[in-house]
Amino acid sequence: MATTPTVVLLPVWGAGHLTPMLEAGSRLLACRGDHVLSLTVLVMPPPSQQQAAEVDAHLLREEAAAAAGHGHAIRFVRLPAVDPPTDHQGPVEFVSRVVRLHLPHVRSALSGLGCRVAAILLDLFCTEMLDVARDLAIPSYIYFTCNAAALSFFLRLPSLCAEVDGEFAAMDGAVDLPGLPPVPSSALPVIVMDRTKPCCDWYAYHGRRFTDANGGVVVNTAADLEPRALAAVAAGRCCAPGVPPPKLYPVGPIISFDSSPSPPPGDECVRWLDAQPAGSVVFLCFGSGGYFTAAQAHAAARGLERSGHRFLWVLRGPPAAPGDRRPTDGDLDELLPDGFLDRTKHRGLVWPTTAPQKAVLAHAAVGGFVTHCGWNSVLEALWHGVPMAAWPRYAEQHLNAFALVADVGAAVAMEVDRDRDNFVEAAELERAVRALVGGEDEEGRKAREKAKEMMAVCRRAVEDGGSSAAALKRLCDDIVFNSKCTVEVKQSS
Ligand SMILES: O=c1ccn([C@@H]2O[C@H](COP(=O)(O)OP(=O)(O)O[C@H]3O[C@H](CO)[C@@H](O)[C@H](O)[C@H]3O)[C@@H](O)[C@H]2O)c(=O)[nH]1
Repeated sequence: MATTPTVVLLPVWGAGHLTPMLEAGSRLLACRGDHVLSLTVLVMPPPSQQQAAEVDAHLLREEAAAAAGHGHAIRFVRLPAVDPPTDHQGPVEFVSRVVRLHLPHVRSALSGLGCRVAAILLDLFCTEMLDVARDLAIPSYIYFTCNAAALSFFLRLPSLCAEVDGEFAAMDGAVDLPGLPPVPSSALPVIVMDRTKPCCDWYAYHGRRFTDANGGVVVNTAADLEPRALAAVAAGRCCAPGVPPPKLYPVGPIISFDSSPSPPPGDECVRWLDAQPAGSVVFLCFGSGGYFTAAQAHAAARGLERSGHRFLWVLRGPPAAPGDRRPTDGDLDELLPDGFLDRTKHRGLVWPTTAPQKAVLAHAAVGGFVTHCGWNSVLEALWHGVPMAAWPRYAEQHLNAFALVADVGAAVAMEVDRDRDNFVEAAELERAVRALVGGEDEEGRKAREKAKEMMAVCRRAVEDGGSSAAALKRLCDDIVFNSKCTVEVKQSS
């Protein structure tokens, strides 16, 4: 058996989960520098062809970098394909059930690695794997790709479900989420709003199980970015009575920057920005699952046009098939009002496919970001000090939007109609865009100030001596220490 113990990562395949987890793994190894640990990534084949192609491209880049001697030794172990469930009622149920199908594959992969497993880091939707880790005596950690506010919610949800009869939307008053100002039910994640669907139960299940990770929970946030939510979680105020809080490692922002010398796909967006004045452009982009119907795209186009401001708009179309969540490349003729592109061509660019978001947010021409509030997007914006307008669409994003506005303060709120698939009217987008880059609006001014302040907070956290750098080092030391105490993983028959 090889002597170098390995840290195993088990990410799910979505871009918002896979990329930050791989980056966290690389940074974990880099912070020791003495090659005392190696990295193994167990890859669950993504259920759709499009996602499989994206994941493959990503892994190939990582493998090429490892082969070229950049970074540390990473081994990718591809797990066998499974037949994904077709009778699911939502994404969280779907992902969780696919993960369940992989339980035997993960067990045999861990047993067959041929080296000691120092720790396993599990995506937040992989909590069922905690049983496998326990059986094999492997120290386990949850890698939480969302923020501390969402962690507070996940941990609180099991008791909330017991306290509230019926739908959360029908509740009188706000929800007490420790570490946050009182949360209106309209800011709870869309996923839990229909309690007759299994997604709410799955969320509660994962939240309940986080405390079973005997190593703790690694969170992609920074101590000074969400101090109140982190303190509430650490103090055990979110868990059910008698349940000890998880040990926390706030190691963020973990952002993976493309270090490839060749320009990223979609580089034309960045070149278009080169020709725009500093701080003048509003960037609109909605994550890996955000798409527009024609009605919504028409309203947004009217809002952008009336704002009079410059914009770079990533406009994706609805998924190709019912039940599919992946946006398609936007058919601009179908989605946009007649003549819109022509009328705005001197000040706007509509981009119909994935854009190089990190490079865009880093560009001096960008003065504001209309975002779905996916946590990676938020961290990328804060890293560059870009103020946001919060337009949540799916997953836990409504809670992120609330926390960003009411707690962090780096975003202006937007009126989003949850009953109409998070529709935003033209006038509302126009107002938000003017607030972000217009200069006059008080809410916009505060968001700009806070975004700059949080940029400094985020950068300081990951520098040598910063709180996140220290948490990462602590995590690494704890893994090394624990690995010396664990028994060798037995080869299963
Ligand atoms: O045109 C695009 C669109 C996205 N991205 C990148 O894709 C990632 C998107 O991540 P995120 O902003 O977190 O959004 P989602 O893909 O929607 O992420 C999922 O995972 C996140 C972390 O768990 C959650 O916060 C989200 O709500 C959930 O939907 C970011 O790195 C973006 O830079 C691009 O580069 N170009």
